[in-house]
Amino acid sequence: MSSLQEFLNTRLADRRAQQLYRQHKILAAAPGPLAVVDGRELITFSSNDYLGLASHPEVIAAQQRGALLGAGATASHLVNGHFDIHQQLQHKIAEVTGREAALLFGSGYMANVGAINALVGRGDFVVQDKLNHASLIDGGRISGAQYLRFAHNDLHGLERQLRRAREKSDGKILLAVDGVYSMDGDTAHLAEMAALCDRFDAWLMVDEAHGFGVMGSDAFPCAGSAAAAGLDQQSAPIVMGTLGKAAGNGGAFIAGSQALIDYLTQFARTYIYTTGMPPAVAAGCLRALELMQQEPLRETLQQRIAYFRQRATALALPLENSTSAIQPLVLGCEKTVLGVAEQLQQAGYLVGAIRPPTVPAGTARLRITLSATHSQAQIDGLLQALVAALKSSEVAV
Ligand SMILES: Cc1ncc(COP(=O)(O)O)c(C=O)c1O
Repeated sequence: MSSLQEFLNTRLADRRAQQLYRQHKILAAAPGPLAVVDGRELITFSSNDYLGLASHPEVIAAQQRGALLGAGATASHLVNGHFDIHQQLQHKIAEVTGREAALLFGSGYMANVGAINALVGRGDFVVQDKLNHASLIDGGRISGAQYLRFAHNDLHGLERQLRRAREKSDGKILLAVDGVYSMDGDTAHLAEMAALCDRFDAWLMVDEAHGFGVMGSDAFPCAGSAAAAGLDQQSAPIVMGTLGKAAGNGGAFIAGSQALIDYLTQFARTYIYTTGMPPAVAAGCLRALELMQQEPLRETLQQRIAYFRQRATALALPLENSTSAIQPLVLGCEKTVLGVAEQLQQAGYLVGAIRPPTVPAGTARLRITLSATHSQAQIDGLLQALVAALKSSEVAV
C-alpha cells in the first residue's frame, strides 16, 4: 500500500506527463475585457462575463452599498441569513425568467446537485446528454436514481432512453440538459426534448448557465435558451441559471413554479445546509439584472459574435456550430492547444486551453468567449494572432 504522499506524487506526475496538469492564471484585476496577469494587461477571450457586467460601475456601486447591509449573510437562508435584498433578487429573477418564483443558491454547481437530489432518488431515472456539465452529471450520480445517457443532442438516443426508463418504471424520470453547452457553445434541441418529455411523462430541467442574460424570447429576452425555444414554465418546469456568467457576479438560482420553489426550500440540501449568499452579492446581482434587461448590451454581444464568426470563416478557421458567445476551436491535441494558448498570451490575448477530462479525449480545444465589451479591433487582433500561432504550431487552416 502506498503512502498518501506517494499516491499524490504519482497522480500529479501522471497529469503532468499527459499535458493535463491544470494551473491558475493569477489575475491582479479584470476590468472587462482586460485581465492583468503578471503585471501585463491582456485582452481576455476566456471569461464568461458576456455582457461586461462584472466591472460595470453601477453594479460595483450597488455591491458596495449592499456591503453596508453586512459583508456576509452570517447564517444559512433558513436560519438568520435571508435578507430583504435576497427577496428582491428572487423576485427580479422570476420576472426576468418568466417563472412564478426563484430560489438562490451559492453556485450553479450547488443548484444543480441540490435540485436533482431533491427531485429524484433510488427507484427513479435521470436521463442526461453525454456532454452535460459536471454539476448535472454529479447531481445525477449522487442522487441514487438510475442514470441513463444519450449521445450529444441525439434525439433518437434520447427517445430510446426515455422509452427504456418508462418501460421499467411508472415513477419519476428527470431529463437534465445544458441549454447552451459550455465547451461547445451549441444549444440543446429543447423544443423537441420538451415534446419527448410530454410523451414519456418526464420532467425537463434546463441548465441556463450560458443562456441566461444572453438569449430569450420577445417577452423574456434574457430568460435563456428555453425561452428562445418557445418553452414556458409548463414545458420547461425546472430552470437553473447562474449569476456568475452573464450577470458577472456569483451564485445561482432555480426558477419555476411556486410549488417547485417551496419544495426545494424544504428539500434541497445544498440550499438548506450552507451559508446564504452575501447580501452585497445579492445587491450587485440585482443591479446587474436590471442592466441586463436594457439594450444595447445583448444586441452588441450578438454583433460581436456575428463579426467573429464572419471574420473567422473568411480566415478558414475551423469553427463549430455555435451561435452563442462560446466559440471553440477544436484542435484535438493537448500539447498543441497549450502551445497555441501560450503564444496567444505572448501576443496579448488570454484564451482558455480546455483539455480532457473537461472535454472528451482527443477534442482538446481553445475556448474563445466573446463579450459585449470587445471591440471589433480587439477581435481582429485576436484572429490575426490566432492565425499566426496556428501556423507556427503547424496546424493546417
Ligand atoms: C453549464 C454549466 N452549468 C453549471 C455551471 C456551474 O455554475 P457555477 O460556476 O455557478 O457553479 C457551469 C459553470 O461553471 C456551467 O458551465
